[in-house]
Amino acid sequence: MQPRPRILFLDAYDSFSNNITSLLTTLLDADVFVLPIDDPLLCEVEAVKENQNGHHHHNGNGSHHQQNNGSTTHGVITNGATVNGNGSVNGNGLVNGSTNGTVNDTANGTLNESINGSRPASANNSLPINGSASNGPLNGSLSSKFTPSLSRLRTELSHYDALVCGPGPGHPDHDADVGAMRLVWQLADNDLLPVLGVCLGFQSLVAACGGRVGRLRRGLHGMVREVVHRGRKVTAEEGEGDVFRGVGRFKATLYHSLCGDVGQAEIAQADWEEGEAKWRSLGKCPDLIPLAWVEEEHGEDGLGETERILMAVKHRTKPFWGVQYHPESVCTEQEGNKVILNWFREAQRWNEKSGRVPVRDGHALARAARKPSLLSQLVAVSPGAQRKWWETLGANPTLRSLTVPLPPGVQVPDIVDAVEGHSVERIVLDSANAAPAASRADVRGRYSIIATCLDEALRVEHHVGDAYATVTASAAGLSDKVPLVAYDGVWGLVAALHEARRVPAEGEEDTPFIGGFMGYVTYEQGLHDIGIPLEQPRPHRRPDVSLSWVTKSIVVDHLQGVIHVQQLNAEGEEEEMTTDGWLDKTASVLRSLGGSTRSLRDTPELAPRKNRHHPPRLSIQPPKPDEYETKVRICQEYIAAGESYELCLTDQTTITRPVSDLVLRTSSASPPPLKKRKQQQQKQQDSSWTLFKTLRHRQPAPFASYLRLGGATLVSASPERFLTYDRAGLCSMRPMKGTVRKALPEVADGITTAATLEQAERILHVPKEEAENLMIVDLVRHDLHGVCGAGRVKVPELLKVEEYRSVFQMITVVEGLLPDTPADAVPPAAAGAANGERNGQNGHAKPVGLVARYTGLDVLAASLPPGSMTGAPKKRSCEILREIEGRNHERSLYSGVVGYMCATGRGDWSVTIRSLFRWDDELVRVVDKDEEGTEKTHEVWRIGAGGAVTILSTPEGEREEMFTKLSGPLRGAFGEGVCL
Ligand SMILES: C=C(O[C@@H]1C=C(C(=O)O)C=C[C@H]1O)C(=O)O
Ligand SMILES: NC(=O)CC[C@H](N)C(=O)O
Repeated sequence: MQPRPRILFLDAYDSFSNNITSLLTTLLDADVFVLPIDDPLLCEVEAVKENQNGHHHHNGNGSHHQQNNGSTTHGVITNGATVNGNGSVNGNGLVNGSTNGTVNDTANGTLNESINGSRPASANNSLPINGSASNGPLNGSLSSKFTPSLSRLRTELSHYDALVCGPGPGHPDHDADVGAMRLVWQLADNDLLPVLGVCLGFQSLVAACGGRVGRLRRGLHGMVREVVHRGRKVTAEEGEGDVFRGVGRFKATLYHSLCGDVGQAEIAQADWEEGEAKWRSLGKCPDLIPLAWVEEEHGEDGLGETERILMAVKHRTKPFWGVQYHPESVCTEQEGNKVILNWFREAQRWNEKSGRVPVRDGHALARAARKPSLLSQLVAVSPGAQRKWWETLGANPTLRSLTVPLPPGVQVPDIVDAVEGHSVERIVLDSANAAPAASRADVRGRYSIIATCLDEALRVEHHVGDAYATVTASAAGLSDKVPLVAYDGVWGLVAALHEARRVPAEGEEDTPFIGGFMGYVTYEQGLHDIGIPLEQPRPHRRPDVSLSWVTKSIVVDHLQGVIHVQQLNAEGEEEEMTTDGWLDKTASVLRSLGGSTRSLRDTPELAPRKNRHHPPRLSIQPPKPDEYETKVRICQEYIAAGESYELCLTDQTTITRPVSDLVLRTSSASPPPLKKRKQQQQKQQDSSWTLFKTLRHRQPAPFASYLRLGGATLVSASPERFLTYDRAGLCSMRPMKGTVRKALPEVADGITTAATLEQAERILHVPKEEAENLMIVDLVRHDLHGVCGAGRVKVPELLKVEEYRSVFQMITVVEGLLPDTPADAVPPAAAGAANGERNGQNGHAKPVGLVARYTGLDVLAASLPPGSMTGAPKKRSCEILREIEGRNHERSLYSGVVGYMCATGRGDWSVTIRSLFRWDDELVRVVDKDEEGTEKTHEVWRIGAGGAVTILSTPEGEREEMFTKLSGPLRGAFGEGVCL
């Protein structure tokens, strides 16, 4: 029997690589292995030394080598004089900037970063708008010290039947962008093997054969075009090696700014039209035979000139092929798969003819296309070590729950006030738009989840830059720093803690959450996870991951009109539970809520005006419109240079006002005594909790949330689901891209708005918006493929327009099925007594042999930061955005995620957007002009907003979009009267 063919994929840090390996695996029935273009093990020994301990570390993200990114410098373009990180608070008369020494070390540098302070020394002072075609001002170099070794590459290649050189950001003339790819074309005849170059890989082949790689007139990212080829007309004789032979017409997705120039502009128009000339090699590149083109019309009505874009080539004598389009994109038509099949048939034929047999034994460097599971990593590192308190505390829990009716008119905040009135720390995940009147059924949330008794919960916190995580049980007075090496990072620790407390699924549940982790993850944790180092030292000690293992929770089912009160009891804790009585007490408090009209009285809009406090004076610093537009242009310049396909540019607005909440320490705060809390709570007319109640009422969103955890406070009206997964391992992501403001009567400023869903659909179903969305869809497919594996990702819903309170949004649903779905999805244990009380006796025997099991956490850990907030390709785009948004600027909670992972394995996470956040350690001293120069301490709220910039964006349009997104949470929380 023939062994399964093996293909090596050289990964150039694209965000679509896993889609390509999936396509190759399923289509060619081959085993596909992945090696980054700058893998340290491909380097000469000197370079490998830099890789600290020399061990070959895959962070599992498919394309990121954490050790080898020490000198990641990009984009020296910047206009230092006009682009600073943020509007500066100092610019405002009310805020004199005399910041309190201990608290002004903000993460974001807004308060104290000078305009030029954070620019790289090499920054030049002019915009690179007129950068030359290939060697513009962007010398994107991943690692300048990297030297791939031809002999090492040769040895590695000997193991495979064929090689695919992947797409990626940058330019084929930049060594660091193509890494080892560049050496492939120089292989001696004896070492040759069949190669397919895709996009950047294709351009690298063109460049190696004498072609020039210049810029397209306008980049074509996420654009779908007809690929012109000879297909069925090709005769057997002339078509030898023509991988388009027998292929019908098809359209393909393009992702490029650069294009191969083999001299096609010199072909006379008549010869071009006549047809034969475009299939012949040209004097400039005698070795390359063109196989396909895209003919791009420019100018109105197609009357302008046609741009001849080379789409595919084969080498005249060597087994090299290349395609410029992306065969793996969700929008490349199926017919295009035949090209890949043809290529592989040609490849195998070439191997046969030349007697080449891949070496089947020996050690290859590349890894499998799918990353190993978090849990499998654990077992490898800590076999049967001594158990620590945080490993056993609350392990193997048992669920008890009561269900009570949801009294009519009672809202989520009423429940929180009744049950958690005196708690300082809170997590409330609120389907604020659950009422039928608040939204259309397709976007309505069903459940709300409230964490209670957070001081009893086990908490995991991690600050990027630390080699440990802090595990705390504050009520029990326990706290430990857990070194993360043994867990392969914070996600391994979280997976281990979850695994020890896992409750076997009971089949169809009527609650999404019975207890488990709840909390947030910052954008910076995501940057770390994809191998982007943060500037060190960071100016704060705030946690980037803060998750609490919640054992006492309340789930509101808005559809069924019931409330589940649930408690997870640790092994042997049942006795104590009866004395604690939390379950019964809480249920009776909730029952007594019925009949009360408090929620109506508490609704800010209905509260009599005179009873309201005078709103505290706000000082608002929005981004400067012209600076934002400049940043959009810089983004577009990077895109035109081939460095990115789409960049989600964002900025932050700061709002300062007198301190309203009780201030907590940044991490692991133990709440103040109850008496003090009660006093505080009473004073808090304008507390963050009130801001949340106001915002949820004005901007009812399916993923609203309120978090007060450690020193972080988040008030969110997010409409965007990041990731959900069920107990059967079905993962679903819902990237949102394409935004149009709803026409409100008071808005008459000439901005594109839509009043109805139909109008919004017309506005959003245009090439620019669809491309924006499609690019993120392909990126999200890549993230899911990296965990779920080949052939396990689908797109059930593409480019759907949805209606929210103040905007319309275009969304796509991408689904993936986890490998090795839980082996313990066993029949339900005793499923509950009468009267709505369930008492799941899940037993204590943990199934064994599940070490390789994947969970939703694997997907979460592999997919941050959310692709809809970065652009594509993710890593390079994040690096560029850091240059533009400010190297020391942290997006922080904004662009991160908030959500939960239930003890049974189900989870749901939203993207933190349309929200405001505050850190307790960020305070400013302000001179109050009205009160004769008295100094006051103000808290600082931040609202992030932005949007995806593509080559088709306009600076004004992007600026408008950013302000539209900003005004939702700003006015929603602080009042309609707030002006920018
Ligand atoms: C960047 C934001 O939103 C993101 C960008 C969107 C877009 O470009 O259309 C839409 C939703 C979000 O993924 C924001 O709200 O600040
Ligand atoms: N998708 C790609 O490989 C892009 C290649 C190159 N960076 C370009 O923009 O043209």
